[in-house]
Amino acid sequence: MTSAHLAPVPVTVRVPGKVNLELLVGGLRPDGFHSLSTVFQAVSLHDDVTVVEADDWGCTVTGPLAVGVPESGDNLAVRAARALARVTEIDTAVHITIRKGIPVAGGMAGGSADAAAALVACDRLWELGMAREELEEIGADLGSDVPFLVAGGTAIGSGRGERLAPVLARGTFHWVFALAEGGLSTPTVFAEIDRLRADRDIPEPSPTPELMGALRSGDPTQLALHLRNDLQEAAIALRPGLQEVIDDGLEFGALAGIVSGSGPTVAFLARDHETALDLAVALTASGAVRDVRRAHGPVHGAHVIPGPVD
Ligand SMILES: C[C@@](CO)(OP(=O)(O)O)[C@H](O)COP(=O)(O)OP(=O)(O)OC[C@H]1O[C@@H](n2ccc(N)nc2=O)[C@H](O)[C@@H]1O
Ligand SMILES: Nc1ncnc2c1ncn2[C@@H]1O[C@H](COP(=O)(O)OP(=O)(O)O)[C@@H](O)[C@H]1O
Repeated sequence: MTSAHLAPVPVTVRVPGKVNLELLVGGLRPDGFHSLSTVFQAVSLHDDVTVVEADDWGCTVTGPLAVGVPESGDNLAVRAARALARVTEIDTAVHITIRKGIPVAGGMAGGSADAAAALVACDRLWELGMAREELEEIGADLGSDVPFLVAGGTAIGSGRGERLAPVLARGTFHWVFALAEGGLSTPTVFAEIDRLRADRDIPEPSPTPELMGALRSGDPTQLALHLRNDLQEAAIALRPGLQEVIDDGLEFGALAGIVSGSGPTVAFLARDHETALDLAVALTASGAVRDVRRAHGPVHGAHVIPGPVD
């Protein structure tokens, strides 16, 4: 066992949420996961995760979106920090404070984001100097989305989503996210898609060239034509009101509307910053959604910042 050389001050890491621009779901594998081909984009809704040396492992979750997030050892950030300590034989504990800006159980990978942030923060706190790829490997054991939240940007995820390859994406895309009342459980949504397509042939998924072309062009009208989420049908079957939210957003000028990951957040792609503002105002005024957030992407993955910013 080694004793950590502790940095004297807390370390804060900012981590983004994600939207799946394409989420193609293949068959159920023997390990209980589905083979996936997805294109992730990191977006500027973020959590701030602060780690500080402590006598015991612990966690505090703050902010209006904190409801439903465990403050126990089940929190994915605590599990990630403990996993890193175990692998590197660090014999010390940390207290983790999470300020949630990513909707919980919303299909935007908030829990995975906090795990990614805890890995990057503890790497700095404990002065480990680990390579990003090493942190991604540890993160993959905690959740299929965790490696992407370490990496950020725009990337293809294959395997169960944890194997990453970079994607060339030009420009910045403007998003409006419609938050729902209550979350959806990821395993339930995958089980629902299996049920819905029990009689269908499921091809082995791979990224579509049209989407890659749209990302290279940087043109949101092109990207809008090629957004696709195989889980959307299941999310809508479980939450029929989501179709109405998508229809409302399209009526209010969105280029496209898609369920984010396993839902129930709906992601709208806007033409530009101004149209995104108008869309956010119209969706808020309609009263059809719990809350609305604007964001842009791609943005960086988990990275150290000077301190929590209010
Ligand atoms: C659907 C996606 C799309 O990016 O994200 P979310 O919408 O949840 O954020 C991911 O595939 C979710 O990734 P993540 O949230 O990390 O899930 P994991 O902890 O790895 O898995 C939770 C459960 O989801 C199901 N699962 C997940 C990934 C996968 N490729 N096949 C699956 O069937 C399994 O039932 C698994 O037990
Ligand atoms: N740090 C965390 N932030 C959010 N949820 C967490 C966290 N740790 C554990 N969880 C649990 O994970 C579940 C899924 O949360 P989240 O990752 O936000 O959703 P999704 O898989 O839809 O992206 C939550 O309902 C919560 O019980």
